[in-house]
Amino acid sequence: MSQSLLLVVAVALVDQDMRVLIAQRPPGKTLAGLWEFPGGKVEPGESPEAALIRELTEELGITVAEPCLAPLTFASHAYEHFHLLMPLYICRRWQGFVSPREGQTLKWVAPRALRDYPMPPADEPLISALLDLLA
Ligand SMILES: Nc1nc2c([nH]c(=O)n2[C@H]2C[C@H](O)[C@@H](COP(=O)(O)OP(=O)(O)OP(=O)(O)O)O2)c(=O)[nH]1
Repeated sequence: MSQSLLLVVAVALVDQDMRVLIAQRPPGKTLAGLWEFPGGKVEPGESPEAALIRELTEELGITVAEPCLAPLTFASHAYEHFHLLMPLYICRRWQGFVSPREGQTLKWVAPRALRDYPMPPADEPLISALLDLLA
């Protein structure tokens, strides 16, 4: 069966202690309670980088310059109603202080501890790439 492709962009924000930021999906949303990388859907006409920069301002109140977004890996996962294609960027520099702008719970986590936080099934292979890079 063919499924529509959903393009979502996400980022591993890495702080000076090499910890990665994850956010807990709020109640009422799909995959509620699971931890995810900040990001969201790419809107029509938007580049992936512009979408991510927009989402980071909306969700976390930070400003990211496009050259500070480096492609790391991607997820390709068949959910029940769509196929998710999600590039994961890595970013170590931003302006402003990370704060939860949309009521979500945020956590800075050491890469080795990421597997202690339940994430959407699409994210599982991404953790290995992060561990290879950071751990
Ligand atoms: N931001 C983000 N989304 C993820 C990750 N893993 C994963 O499967 N997703 C999925 C969940 C959503 O279906 C979609 C992101 O949609 P979104 O966050 O922009 O929008 P939303 O919560 O309103 O989505 P929805 O309730 O309409 O499904 O990508 C991840 O690590 N980060």
